Amino acid sequence: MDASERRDAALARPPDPTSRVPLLSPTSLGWDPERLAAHLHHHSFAIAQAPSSLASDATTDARDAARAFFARDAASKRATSRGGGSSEGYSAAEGGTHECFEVRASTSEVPSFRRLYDALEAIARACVADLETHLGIPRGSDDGLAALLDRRAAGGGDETAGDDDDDASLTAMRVLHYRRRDALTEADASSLAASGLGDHTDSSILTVAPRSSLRAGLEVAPYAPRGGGGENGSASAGWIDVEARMTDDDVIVFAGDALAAATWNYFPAALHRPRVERTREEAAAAPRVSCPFFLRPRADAALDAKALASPALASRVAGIASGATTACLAIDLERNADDVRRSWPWRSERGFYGGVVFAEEEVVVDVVDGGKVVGSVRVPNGVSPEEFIEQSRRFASGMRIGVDGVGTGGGDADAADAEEGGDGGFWTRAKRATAAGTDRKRLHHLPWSADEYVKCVALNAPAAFTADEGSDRGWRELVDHDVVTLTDMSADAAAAAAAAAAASVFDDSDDDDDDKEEEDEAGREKSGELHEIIRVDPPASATASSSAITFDDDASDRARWLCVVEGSVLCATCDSSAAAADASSVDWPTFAAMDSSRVARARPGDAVFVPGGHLLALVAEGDAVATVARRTTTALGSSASARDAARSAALRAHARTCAREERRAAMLTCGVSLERWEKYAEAVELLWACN
Ligand SMILES: O=C(O)CCC(=O)C(=O)O
Ligand SMILES: [Fe+2]
Repeated sequence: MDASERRDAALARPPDPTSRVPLLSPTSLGWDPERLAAHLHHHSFAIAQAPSSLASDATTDARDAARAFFARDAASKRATSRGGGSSEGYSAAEGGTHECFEVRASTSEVPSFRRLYDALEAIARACVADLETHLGIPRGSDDGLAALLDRRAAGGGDETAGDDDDDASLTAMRVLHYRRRDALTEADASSLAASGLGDHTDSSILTVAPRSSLRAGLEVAPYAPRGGGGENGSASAGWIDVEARMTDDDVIVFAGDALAAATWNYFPAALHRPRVERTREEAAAAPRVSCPFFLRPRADAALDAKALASPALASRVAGIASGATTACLAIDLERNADDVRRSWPWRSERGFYGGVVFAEEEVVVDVVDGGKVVGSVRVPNGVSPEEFIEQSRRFASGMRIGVDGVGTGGGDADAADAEEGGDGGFWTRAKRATAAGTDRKRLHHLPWSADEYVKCVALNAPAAFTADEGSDRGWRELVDHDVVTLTDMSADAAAAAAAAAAASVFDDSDDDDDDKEEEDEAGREKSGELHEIIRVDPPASATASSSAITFDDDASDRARWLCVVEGSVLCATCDSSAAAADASSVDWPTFAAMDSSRVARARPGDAVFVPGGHLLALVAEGDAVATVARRTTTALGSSASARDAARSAALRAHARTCAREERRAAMLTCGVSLERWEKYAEAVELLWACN
């Protein structure tokens, strides 16, 4: 494997965020470059398994020294403060939640602190070297990541410059001592946040930290889905108590904002927070001592992803090729001059030191055609718009289904594809890709971000796709112009729809149709894997008019389809040719009036990909109706807001009005045998599962 194949292989699947990255060799001090990079790229952090005693002995000593130091009287502690704007030495948080001793390269007061500083710096620099390897940056390059650091060799200790010098090192280790309290109060939580220790990202290139004295208390939100809820649906369920997964020899490695800035968010900064005591038992435990080390750039280093000597990165990250620039000086990042940390396209929604609160909003990107805004695309949290569009493009070209794929429109093609062992159509190949050792269950339940999902599809199941680089059709159009319109449902409409949904839909126990297929579907619904296969036709006359759906219908254009997607669910597809006989099966005005609808127009051959990270449908070539809607527990169960869920339920309710038999008939009238249809659905499911 050459370097780029290794890179692709490592990135193909997001690793389990809490799996540990082993040290390759204690002498070279390198982690597995690709594994470390894959963790940081996909999740923003990694647990790195250090050889015993690399940092753990130094950590134990430093903790002992910390206890002794913080037990000193206040005056003696304060005497170590440098003052004059420097954060070196002692400081106490205003709300009394914690105190800190900040160690710099020049600090010599507590020798044990310095020893740990040196050990962690060596680890952090080894990690940077690994990331350079991953990015294909020549060692020693002036335009690499290591060149951003201060020039002092690890452990050298000859750096004496202060913060104000241009080339000063900003690198520091903080020895944090969290005060024990009887119970956590609201005020404690807000004073932690006020001192920068609420949900935040670090300003570092990398932060490296051993486990704290309590072996608990540091929470990390894996990069995707950003801010989503977890199994129990609570807002904080996405946080991982990372120390519980570490051994005493491990270190946690966080990507920081400087690294994100230097790589255009290829390595996103890790959102994390110290967890304060929540229960009396926790409060009764010993105070928590933690020692995070922040490998920061030199104050005068320019963080500019466009200048990084990594063609590999430039080809992967669209923002780098764009005209935009995010270059900033490290010292400006550190001080958040002009709110620079909020200005990055990938950062609008994230919190960081400086009191900016983490918000969950998605970014909406306008889609412009001929100077006119024709739609907007909602980009999931944590994915920069550029990244998203780039991913979509790449996805589009990777997703062209081969000519032997779906929907060539005739029974012959169906039959050929159905034949196992034949040349293999789309789903035959998809099936093979799956059989080749993919772990459906595990992957299926991972919450994918858009870019991860796209990468997965493109990289994991290449056998299922043939690239059609030259094609101008499909995705490029979908993304470039013309296609996606998102509108919002009013709260009232959502509530009404939710009530309607609760009263009628998908309550299979009330359904006295005991058709076997219905039962199967009910079973799938219970296990969260329901397929919705719905067909909705507009009236023959329609230039379907509604404020929400602009459906520029051309009856002669059989290539037009309308897909209505809600959240991550494709709710309906519609052949605008109006040739189908069963338009009456749908209450079109009601449907059209649902201004919650997210409407996408796509053409046969297009893949409809919904912001949120889920492949929903591949619209078949020719006359074949081929659309699969898939409800995902990951999308709805873990990250949907109540409002999204209500909207989705409303559309499912609507779908229910279109009886199964009618749907089946609709398929048939479009020349797709039910068998074929189901194969198609199965194929998409396989793709889902295997990617
Ligand atoms: O106390 C900890 O474990 C983390 C502290 C932290 O996130 C920081 O100082 O940036
Ligand atoms: Fe931090």
